[in-house]
Amino acid sequence: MSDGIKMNGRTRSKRFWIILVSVIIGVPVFVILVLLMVILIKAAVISTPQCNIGILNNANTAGVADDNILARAERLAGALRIETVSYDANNQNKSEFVVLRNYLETSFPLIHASDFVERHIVNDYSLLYKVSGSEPGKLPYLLTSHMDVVPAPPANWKYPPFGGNIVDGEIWGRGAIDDKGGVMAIMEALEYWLSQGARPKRTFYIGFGHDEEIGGHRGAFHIAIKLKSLGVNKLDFVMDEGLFITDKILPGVSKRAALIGVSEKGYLDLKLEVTGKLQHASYPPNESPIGILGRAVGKIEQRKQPVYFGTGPEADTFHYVASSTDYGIRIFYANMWIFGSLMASFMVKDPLQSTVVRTSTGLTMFNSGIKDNIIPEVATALVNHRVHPGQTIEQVIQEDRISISDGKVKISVESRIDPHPVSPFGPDALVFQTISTSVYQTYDNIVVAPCVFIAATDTVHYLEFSNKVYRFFPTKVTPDDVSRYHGDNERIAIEDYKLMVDFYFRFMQNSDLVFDLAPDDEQPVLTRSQNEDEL
Ligand SMILES: CCCCCCCC/C=C\CCCCCCCC(=O)N[C@@H](Cc1ccccc1)C(=O)O
Ligand SMILES: [Zn+2]
Ligand SMILES: [Zn+2]
Repeated sequence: MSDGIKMNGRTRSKRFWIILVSVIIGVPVFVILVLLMVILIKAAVISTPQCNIGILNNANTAGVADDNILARAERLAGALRIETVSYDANNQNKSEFVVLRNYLETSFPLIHASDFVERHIVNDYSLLYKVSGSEPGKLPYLLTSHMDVVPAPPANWKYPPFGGNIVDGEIWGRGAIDDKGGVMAIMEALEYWLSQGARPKRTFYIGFGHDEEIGGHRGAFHIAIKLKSLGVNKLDFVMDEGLFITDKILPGVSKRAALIGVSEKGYLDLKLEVTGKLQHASYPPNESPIGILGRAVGKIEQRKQPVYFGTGPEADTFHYVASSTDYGIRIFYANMWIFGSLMASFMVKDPLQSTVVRTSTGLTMFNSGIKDNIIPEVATALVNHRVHPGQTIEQVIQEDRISISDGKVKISVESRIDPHPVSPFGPDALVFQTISTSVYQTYDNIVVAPCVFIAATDTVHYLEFSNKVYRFFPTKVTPDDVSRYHGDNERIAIEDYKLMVDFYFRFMQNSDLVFDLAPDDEQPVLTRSQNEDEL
């Protein structure tokens, strides 16, 4: 007891204190060391999940021959000269869709003359092609793109938006990447396949809507109805425009990354409305509808929606690309479980990356006022949210209410689409791997990853046909190109366009290659008379 310490009436030995201090310091240090080791090991061993489907791993599918690149570029340029513009819901250049339809007919003679390809004209302007495979029994699939384009005010274009110019190896024009490039590349791939004397084993459909840019209600919506009238109630999968091959967009990723849209953010238009009293501007109220509404929209733009990073497939995006980064960055990408919040806090600073992290808030319309000396009675604004798959539309509205915190602002829903379900991806996901394999066969120095598509596509009209819906536009898009979507100087390099055609050609062949693994078709077999339509 001589070396004991008396404390609170109790005696502790020196050894006890040494042990206690060691435990207090040692345990956290030990935990930190273990954590550090786990973090470093995870970063060292992480790899892109590989394809488990043997037949795809051994696939050696050919691309299109190179000798027709310029003719293909010319054909795309010709399509870009046709002004299939969707201005708004009730204003489209309708006659131009007929010009484009005829142009497709003359540009792709083998498709239009084939015994096993039927073309249906849907709701006057959209197109649905049925390519009947030689072997029945498997669910068909749908490849889709859209023929309409957004308006293109020419002031800042280097070459006219509907000029279809080919300059310095690039094909210029509205629609080059959104989405006539997709329409023409799919047709080129099929035409080339037919020119080889081939007939696919598997039946598939090609759908070209004529109003995607204004919601697809007259195009894709009616293509879906047409499919049903043809007896197609289920599709194996749908592939539409969407994400692309990013080049220098994902921070720290040394390779190009082909991002496959396995889900799509929801769509929510909210109308905010403030009503007051119409009165003379010389004796204004303390708060006018415009002032109240201005403050409200300012608040929701500033506070923003909460971060939902890690609750959707965007976390997997980083898992897939992690092994294509330097070790320093890989430490973060491979350890989202611990660095997710930190990464999100960096990502929200970049407007593009921010879109995958949270529900976006776009203030798109603000209307009020009738005369310069009248305080208006009503002010309205439209807020366009793209809803993160981890959040519900009700939660988004609730967050806006909290941001605004003003009972004078009435909120109503103008239109809403829930975030799309997540389609299968991973080593055993047959369709995801068929897309991936086609990418790897076509592009060098590339990594394929799942991602959430941040905008809207026609796929909303096809969701009921399949739980395998993918959004991928198979060409390279740099940060500069991103601003050309719906912006000025839209264009695609001839070499990139050629690779797009290669991709679709391989994708069609690979979809045939996995014929035996594809799900069985349980749909009723139609008689010829049920199936007849104009060719
Ligand atoms: C860390 C990960 C980074 C991921 C980067 C992702 C970069 C994505 C960048 C750009 C995306 C371009 C979007 C192209 C959108 C084309 C589709 C489109 O415009 N759709 C319209 C459809 C629509 C919907 C409702 C009414 C009218 C039209 C849209 O979404 O507004
Ligand atoms: Zn588009
Ligand atoms: Zn678009």
